[in-house]
Order: sequence, then structure tokens, then C-alpha cells
Amino acid sequence: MCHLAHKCLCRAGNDTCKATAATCTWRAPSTLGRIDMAASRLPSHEEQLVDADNGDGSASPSQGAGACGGYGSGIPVVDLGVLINGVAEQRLRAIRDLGRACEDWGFFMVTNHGVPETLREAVMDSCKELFSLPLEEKKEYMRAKPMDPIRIGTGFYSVVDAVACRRDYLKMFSHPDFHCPAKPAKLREIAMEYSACTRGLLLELTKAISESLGLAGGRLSEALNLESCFQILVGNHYPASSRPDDVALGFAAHSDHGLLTLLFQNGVDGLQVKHNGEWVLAKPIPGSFFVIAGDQLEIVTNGRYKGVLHRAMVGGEQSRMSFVSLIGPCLDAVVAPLPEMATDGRGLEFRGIKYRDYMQMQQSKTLDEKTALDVVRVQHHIDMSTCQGGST
Ligand SMILES: O=C(O)CCC(=O)C(=O)O
Ligand SMILES: [Fe+2]
Repeated sequence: MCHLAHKCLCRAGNDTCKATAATCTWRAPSTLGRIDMAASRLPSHEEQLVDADNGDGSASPSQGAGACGGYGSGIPVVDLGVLINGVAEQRLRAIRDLGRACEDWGFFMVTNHGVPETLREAVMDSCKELFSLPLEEKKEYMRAKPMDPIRIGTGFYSVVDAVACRRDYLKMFSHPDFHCPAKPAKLREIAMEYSACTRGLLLELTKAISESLGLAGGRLSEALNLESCFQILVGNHYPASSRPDDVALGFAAHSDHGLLTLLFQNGVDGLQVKHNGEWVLAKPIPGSFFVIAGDQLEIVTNGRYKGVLHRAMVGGEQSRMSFVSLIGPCLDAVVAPLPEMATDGRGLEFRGIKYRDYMQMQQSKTLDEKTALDVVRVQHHIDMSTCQGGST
């Protein structure tokens, strides 16, 4: 059980804290070092396949362009410690800032999140070990289909990729049922703990997001049946290139199918987020997480908070890794805009869809920016007879 007096984030989603004393320690972000595993060389699946000559898979130069970001690039920062333990006035301000971050960016960093750096390192490390396994050990999962609970692959979903993406991935469904490859042996326990810990964090954020919309803290959770929320863990590996000027697409522009995505990376940047029509390079505050708003947040809020477009660029001599924990509604929940969100005469922007069906559709489509969301978007026909002339 937790030994700390303050509220343990691992308990946010469950009543029983499963964290050990070692993993439940609240740490200020300033004490957290960055994970630097970039230097060590990890073979890509492609290399493992020993395919004689694969071509270079480079993306067009325009894909490589991206506005430079620093912590100063304006990406909002949310202090979870204040959201959970802050006094009333501080908390209100933090919730208002969180609402603004969701509305203006759909993307922010979270600090004071309570997930121990040792746990982040452990999960990234075991994921790296998995990628290093001989192909023979991974083959079973490389044949998996999008809705299979464990999948290892290359690209987005290789069968439907329109562009070559230099990305190897491991995906595992971790809630309501936990799935994990048998090897490496240590992955199971670590991933289970990471899943519980980050689920608690994401549910706590969801509560605050609900409040930021002027709703009760439990409203989103109740509408999406988050007690049985779907959760997936994804490890991404973007292999290094031998040419330092070789900038390419690691992961094409997309929005995530879920509600909220939590992401951290090894010491190598590459994640870009679309903001005001520009690609902004996301540079993390050491020890922080990125939070990415997903399509289900856009649907349930009737478009007020948008699932943000993001992509990963790769290039240079260091391989990049990122680790994702994503929560979505219960797979059987029909997700539709909350009636409270259809105010100011806008009407409903989306039709309801079962999350399982949405996910299936998104995973089997070619990645083309927002196509999956467009399928459930209601087309409002403009009655031209009521138009008064040109716009301002
Ligand atoms: O690797 C990254 O930074 C992006 C990964 C991502 O967008 C995803 O896994 O959905
Ligand atoms: Fe993503």
C-alpha cells in the first residue's frame, strides 16, 4: 500500500494501490533525469528481415520541415500536483488553464505526475529488449490483425500504409484485460504496473477536463464508461539513419483514436504537433509527459476540444523511441456528443458510434489525416436562402 500522506495517483483509477513503495514515490519533475538510450544501436525489423535492398524510404523534403520548438514554443504545461492537491483557488486556475490547453492546442505537457522515473525507464528498457529479440520470437505477433490484443509491426498498419514510415512498434491491450508477449520475461510485471499507474493519471486528467467544460468531474467518465475503459500501450522505435541529413517520416500525420494519449520519449526529439496550421516540434520538459487529445474527446465534446494532428519525424544518427499509454471509452460504449455540449445553436457535430467500430475503422484505413473522424461527422447543409452575402 502507499506509504505517502498525499494522494497516490496509482489509486486514482483503482481503490487499491498496487504500487510498491519504490514505485509510488512522488517526485518533483526537477529531480527527474531524461532517459538517454539513444546512443545504443537497435536493429529495425527491416534490417532484421535482411532484405537485400529496400530503397531508402525517404519522405519528401516538405515532410521534414517543422517549426522549431523549445519549452518556449508555447506548448502548455499542466501541473497535476496542483490539479489534485492544490487549494481551491489554485485548482480552479489550473482547471481553467487545462481547458484552454485542450481548446487551443489539444496537446500539453504534464508535470508532477507521480509516475516514477524508474518505472518509465524500466518500461522503455524492456520494450527495447523486445525489439532486439530475433524475428523468430516476434513472428507470432507480426501476423496479428488490428484488433488482436498484441501486435508487432512496422509502419502504421503495414497492409494499408500509403507511405513508408520508418517505425517499428509493439502494441498491447492492457485494460480491461491485460495482454503481453511472453518475452522478455520482465515486460509483463513492469507493463502491468505502468498500465495501472498511467491509467490512474489519465483518469484523473479526464476528471479535470470534465470540470473544465463546466461539467461534474465524473460526467465524461460516466458517459464513456471509463470504469471499463480501453487502454493500449504502444512502444515505438524509429531506427537511426547512417546519413545525418536523412530526415524522413517516422509516423505520418494522424490523430489518435482514443480519448487521451500519454507519451514520453528517450532523449531524441521528433514528435511534431499541428498548431495554428504549423508543425511545432515538441520538446519535453525533462521528466514530463506529453498528453495528446484524441478523436473520442472531440466527439464527446461536440468538437469543442479537438483530437490534435501529430506526426513523428526521424533523421540523424540516433534512434528514437517513444512509449505511449492511451485510454479510450469502454469498447462497447456508443460515443456521441454530450447534449450539454450542443449549445449555442450548433447542433450535433457527430453521429454516435461504438468505440470498437471506430477503432476498427481507423486502424484499417490509410492514414490520411482526419479521415476516420470525417466518417462520423454530421454534414450540416447550409440553406443558401438564409445567407446574407459575403463573409467578413
Ligand atoms: O513517437 C511519437 O512521438 C508519436 C507516436 C504516436 O503518435 C502514436 O503512437 O500514436
Ligand atoms: Fe499518435
